[in-house]
Parts: sequence; C-alpha cells; structure tokens
Amino acid sequence: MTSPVIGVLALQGDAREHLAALDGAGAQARSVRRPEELAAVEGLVIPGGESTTISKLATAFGLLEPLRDRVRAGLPVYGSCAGMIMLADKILDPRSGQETVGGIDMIVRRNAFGRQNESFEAAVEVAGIPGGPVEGVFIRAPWVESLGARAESIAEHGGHTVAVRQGNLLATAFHPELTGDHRVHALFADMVRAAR
Ligand SMILES: NC(=O)CC[C@H](N)C(=O)O
Repeated sequence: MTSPVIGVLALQGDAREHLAALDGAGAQARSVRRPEELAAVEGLVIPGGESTTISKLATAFGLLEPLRDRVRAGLPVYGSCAGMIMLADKILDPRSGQETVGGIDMIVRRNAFGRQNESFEAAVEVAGIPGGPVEGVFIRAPWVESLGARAESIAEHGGHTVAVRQGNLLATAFHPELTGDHRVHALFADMVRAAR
C-alpha cells in the first residue's frame, strides 16, 4: 500500500516537528496553508501552538470552512494540544471570537493543568498503542472536561481524559511530536490508510 499523504496545518505552532514525526511514521508529509493544499491531502495534523492564533489565521487564510467541510466528509484529522482544542465541538473558556473546526463531541478546558504545572512530562498509556506508555509532553495543555457519547477516551492523566478518538478524528492534549517516539503518528497513519 502506498504511504498516505498527510498534511500538517502550518499556520502557527510546531508544524515542523509534526512533519518530521510523520516522515518517521512512514507517511508522505506536507505543509498545508492554502485550500488547494488541503484538498490534496488524505489526512491532516493540526499542531500544537496557540489555538486562538490558529483559529484567527485559519479564518484569515480562508481555511476554516473548507476544514469543517472536509471533517464532515470524513477526513482523518489528528490534533495535538492546540490542535485538540481546534477539534473540540466546544471550548469551556474560549477567547472572544475563538472558533473551532469541531468534529469531536467534547468540551475542552484550555490551559487546564494550571499555572504551577504549566509544563510537565508523564508516561501515558494510550489504548490502541502497543509497546507500553508514551512519554506525554504537556505544555499549557488542555484536558477534556466532558466527553459526548460518540467520543471515546483513549488515555487519562490525573483523572482527566487527555486523548480521544471519534471515528476518523484523533486528539491528544500532549505533544508526541517532541519525543522522537512516532507511535501516535503511526496510529494516525493507520487511521488514514483505513479511511481510503
Ligand atoms: N502547547 C499548546 O499547544 C498550548 C495550547 C494553548 N494553551 C492553547 O490554548 O491553544
């Protein structure tokens, strides 16, 4: 089977690290900044960064509606951290005017782990990822405040859901792209192949 063509939304955030992780997971990775580029991918990663900025730039670049359309049409999308926020149907504490692409039936809380604990690492067991826990890097990470019936929690930390799957959508509150462990990206590449 040919390796899947997976885009990384490269408006703001750590797109480069995701491009490298996707390469490491055997995908053909490319940046997406324009609607034509979005149209040419079989899957998409929304990176970590600042969800308010990504939301504003997606609107300014004319990508928000095309993104929503493709998610509705079944495009596999993986969001990490700010990307998880972008995939949430609802944000508990949005900035004014902050939009999401939506698609995952969940409410997220931004910067949820609090000030003293803004950044940390933790071993996280992720359902569907064999070979032991992944090293979760949490940077001003969100958590899932509540999960709808259609979404499935696949990882928890400190009693909160920190990774979710719903159909072709995957989201993690942490940043696997910073660890050199490509298993989360490999899981996503498998989801993209399965959606063909
Ligand atoms: N590392 C991250 O992606 C941080 C997310 C950021 N706190 C936000 O609200 O978008």
